[in-house]
Amino acid sequence: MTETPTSPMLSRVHTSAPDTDSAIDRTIPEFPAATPIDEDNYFRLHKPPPYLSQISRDVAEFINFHHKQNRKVALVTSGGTTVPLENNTVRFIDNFSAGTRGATSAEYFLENSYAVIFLHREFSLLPYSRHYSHTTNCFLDYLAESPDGTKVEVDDKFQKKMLVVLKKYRYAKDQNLLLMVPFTTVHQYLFTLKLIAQEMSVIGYDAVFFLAAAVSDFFLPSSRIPQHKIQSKEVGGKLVVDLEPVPKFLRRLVDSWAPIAMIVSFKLETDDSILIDKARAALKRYNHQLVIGNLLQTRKKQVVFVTPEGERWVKLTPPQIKNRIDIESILVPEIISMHGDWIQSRKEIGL
Ligand SMILES: CC(C)(COP(=O)(O)O)[C@@H](O)C(=O)NCCC(=O)N[C@@H](CSSC[C@H](N)C(=O)O)C(=O)O
Repeated sequence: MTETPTSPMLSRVHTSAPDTDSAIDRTIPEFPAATPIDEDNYFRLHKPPPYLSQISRDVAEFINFHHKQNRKVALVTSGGTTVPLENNTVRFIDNFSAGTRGATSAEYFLENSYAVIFLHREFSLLPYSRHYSHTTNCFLDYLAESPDGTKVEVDDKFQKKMLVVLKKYRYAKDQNLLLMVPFTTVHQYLFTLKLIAQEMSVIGYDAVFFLAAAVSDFFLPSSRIPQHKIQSKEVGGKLVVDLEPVPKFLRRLVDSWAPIAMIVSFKLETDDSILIDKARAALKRYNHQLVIGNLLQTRKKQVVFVTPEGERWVKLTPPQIKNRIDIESILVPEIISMHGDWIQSRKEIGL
């Protein structure tokens, strides 16, 4: 029986404090503004986050533990990436995401016997605790005083549901099925995603990438980011921000970091008239297996699966909406079924 390692469920690293020693480094050449940023250029011209070796050890231990048990592994990314405007970050550009899609989907992968690496925006919603997170319902509202007023208890009306969630949480933790890896900035996200993808290559087609994180499309290169809080008088009272496009990392993920894993990306739009075309364009551009299109306004009720064969809507029915069914309880099993087909197709071509 493989000994369950002691790698922590909650990460030992923290990402929301700025890494201020990558201050204005004038030795870094200006990004070639005119030409498209080369993905390798990005990783070559930027220093990796200082904690990356710690994450590498945790991820390698986690993957080896599950590989020995022939368990499938899902990398679920969740939450929005930030683009700091100062190294001692006071201002930053954020991408919207509460983390619900990722945290909820991670639970359904776990319930379907996958191990999950949860690459998430630090302090965004997490699997299991999302049900009681302070950002939706204050956890104190689930508690009550004991009759003699000396102890805290879970309010009777929440006991049944909370017990179900607690058992699932405890099982995932005790069986080392969930590894939490945080990010805050797009820089941290890209370096960590690349690292995990390369570590996951050992499990090949038994890996699925579920890219629900809301990733910045533009960033401020290290060579141009000021060390301290921008003073309005220094900029004549006006802040003009000159951002560079973020490398199209999805292409690198499909072509080189995880060439035989199944890759699912999300396309987020707010205009329904362009959603399917944009999702199709992403699938054609990156040549991965599935793009799930969703509109910000209706993302909890409907999504559209876009594959090379065509598109298919997944919509909650009114009774399902009324009963607060998670759309992820439908879309994750569908992805798992597609992953089974994917594995079969890889085996048939001798991979
Ligand atoms: C963020 C939401 C909407 C979930 O919301 P919460 O439940 O509140 O967390 C998620 O479903 C989603 O669409 N995530 C993906 C959003 C996103 O940024 N998608 C990118 C594609 S992945 S980023 C890829 C990069 N731009 C590239 O082209 O390489 C896009 O639409 O362009």
